[in-house]
Amino acid sequence: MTHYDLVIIGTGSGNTIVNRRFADWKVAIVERGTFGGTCLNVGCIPTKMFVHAADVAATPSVSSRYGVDEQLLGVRWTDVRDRIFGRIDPIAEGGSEYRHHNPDNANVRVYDGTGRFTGFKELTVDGKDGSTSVFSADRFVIATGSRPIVPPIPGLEETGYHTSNTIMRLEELPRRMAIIGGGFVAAEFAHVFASFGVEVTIVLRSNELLRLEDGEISARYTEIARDKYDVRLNHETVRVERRDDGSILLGMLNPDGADELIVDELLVAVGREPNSDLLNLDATGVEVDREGRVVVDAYQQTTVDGIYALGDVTSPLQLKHVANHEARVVKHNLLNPDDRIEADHRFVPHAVFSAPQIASVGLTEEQAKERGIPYVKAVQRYADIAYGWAMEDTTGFAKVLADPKSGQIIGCHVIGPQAPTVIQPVIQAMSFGLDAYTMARGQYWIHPAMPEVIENALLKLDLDPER
Ligand SMILES: Cc1cc2nc3c(=O)[nH]c(=O)nc-3n(C[C@H](O)[C@H](O)[C@H](O)COP(=O)(O)OP(=O)(O)OC[C@H]3O[C@@H](n4cnc5c(N)ncnc54)[C@H](O)[C@@H]3O)c2cc1C
Ligand SMILES: NC(=O)c1ccc[n+]([C@@H]2O[C@H](COP(=O)([O-])OP(=O)(O)OC[C@H]3O[C@@H](n4cnc5c(N)ncnc54)[C@H](O)[C@@H]3O)[C@@H](O)[C@H]2O)c1
Repeated sequence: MTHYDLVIIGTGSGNTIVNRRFADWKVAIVERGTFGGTCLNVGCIPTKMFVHAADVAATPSVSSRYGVDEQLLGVRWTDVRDRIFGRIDPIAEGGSEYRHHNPDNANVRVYDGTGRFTGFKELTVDGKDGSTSVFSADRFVIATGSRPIVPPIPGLEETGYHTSNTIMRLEELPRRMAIIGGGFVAAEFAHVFASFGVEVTIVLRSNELLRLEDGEISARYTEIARDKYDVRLNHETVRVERRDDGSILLGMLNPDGADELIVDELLVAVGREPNSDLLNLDATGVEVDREGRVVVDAYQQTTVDGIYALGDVTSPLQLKHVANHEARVVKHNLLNPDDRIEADHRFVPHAVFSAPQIASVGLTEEQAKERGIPYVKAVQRYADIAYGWAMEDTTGFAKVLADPKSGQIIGCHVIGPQAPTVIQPVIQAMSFGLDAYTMARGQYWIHPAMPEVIENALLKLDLDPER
C-alpha cells in the first residue's frame, strides 16, 4: 500500500498548506469536486462579483437624490454571469493543473475523487474515473468544508430548487424568486436578484432577518429589507409543488393561518452542514460533535494524533478568513510538531454584503447582557458624518461597546456604506489591545472619509475618566 507523509482532503483552504517547505514530504491531495473549494467556485468570490454588479445596477434607483437622473437600461444576465465565471473557472482549472502537473508539485499526487477512511490512518478514494485507491499516511488534514442544508419540506425534491451552488449559473433571470431562509445567503442574493429586477420574496421562520447580528442591526436590516423585498416573517414553508405552467407554489403556515406564494425560481438558504459524514471518521477514530463538526483542540488537531482539521468541517464560524487562519496554524504545526501554535478565535469578524452592508466583530449587546459583562455603548449615525451627508445616508450607523473601566472595545457592529472596510481598524484595535480612547485620539483619521463614523462612535463612549 502506498504510504504518504501527509494527505490533505479538500482543496479549499486545505490546498494552501502545501508549498516548497514540504518539498521533501510525500504528499497526496484528494478532491471530489471542483478544485479550489467553496470560496473560489460557489462562495465568497463569485457572490461578491455579483454583489458589485448589483450595486451598480441599483445606483440609478437612488441617484436622483444627488440631483443626477439616471436610468437602468437593462441587465444582461448572461454577460454578468459569464464575465464572473469566465474569470473564476480558469483559476480553478489552473489550480488543478498546477497541482497535477507543475514540476513544483513533483512530490504531490492528486486524487480526483471522494476520500473515506477505511482503517486507522488509511484512506480509500473512490475516483471520479471509477478507480479505487487505498493508501495510508502519518498525517492527515481534514479540510472538506460544508454543503447547503436541504430541509425536509414535502415536495421540495420533486419540484426542484436551487442552492447557492447553482443559483449563480441560471440560464436566465426569473421574474419572481423565493428565498427560504433569512441569513447571509438570503440577504446577499436578495440584493443581487432584486437589483437585477427580479421580484424577490424572502420566506423565513423567525421574526427577524439576520437574527444572529446585534439586535439593533437585525432590526434595522429587517426594516430596510421589508421596504425593498416581500418579506414573509414567521412563515414556515410546509409544501412546495410545481404547477402546470412551470411555476412553483410554496405553501406556508404563519401564526395567522395558511399563506401561498407563486414564483419561478426557488433558492434554499437555510444554513450549511459539515462534510464529515462522507469520511467514515469512525474508522480512524476521529470524533465529531452533535452537529457533525470534527472536534479539534487549540492546535486544530483532532482526537487522533497527527490528524488535523480546519475550516467549515470543524468550525461553527463558516468563514473563509477563519479557514485560512486555521490552515496557517495547521501548516505551522505540521512543520513544527515540537513548537506548535494555537488558533486565535478571539475576535473573528464577519460581513454581510447585502444592501446596506453589515459588519461585526466581538460581542453583541445581547451577548454582553447575557454574560453579565459591564459595558458602555455609543452609536454614531452615518447621517451625522460628512461622507454620510455626501451619500445622503439616512439608515446607517456604527455601534461600539467597550469596557467602561479599561476602555477595551468588546464589540462593534456597523450597518451602512463600506461597513466591511470601515470596521477593519476596530478589529485591529481589539486584536492588539488598543483601548477606545487611544484608538480614537492616538492617530489621524482621514477627513472626511467614512471611518469617521467609527472615530465619532469611539469618542462618544462614556468611559471611566480614571481608566
Ligand atoms: C454563497 C456563499 C458566500 C460566501 N461568502 C463568504 C464571504 O463573503 N466571506 C467569507 O469569509 N466566507 C464566505 N463564505 C464561506 C466560505 O466560502 C467558507 O467558509 C470557506 O470556503 C470554507 O473553506 P474550507 O476550506 O473549509 O472548505 P471548502 O472551500 O468548501 O473546501 C472543501 C473541499 O473539500 C472537498 N471535499 C469534501 N468532502 C470530500 C471528500 N470526502 N473527499 C474529497 N474531497 C472532499 C469539497 O469538494 C471542497 O472542494 C461563503 C459561502 C457561501 C456558500
Ligand atoms: N458574507 C459572508 O461571509 C457569507 C456569505 C454567505 C454565506 N456565508 C457563510 O455560509 C453560511 C451559510 O449561509 P446561510 O445563509 O445558508 O445560513 P445562515 O446560517 O446564515 O442562515 C440560515 C437561515 O435559515 C433559517 N433556517 C434554518 N433552518 C430553516 C428551515 N428549516 N426552514 C426555514 N428557515 C430555516 C435560519 O433561521 C437562518 O435565518 C453562513 O452561516 C456563513 O457562515 C458567509
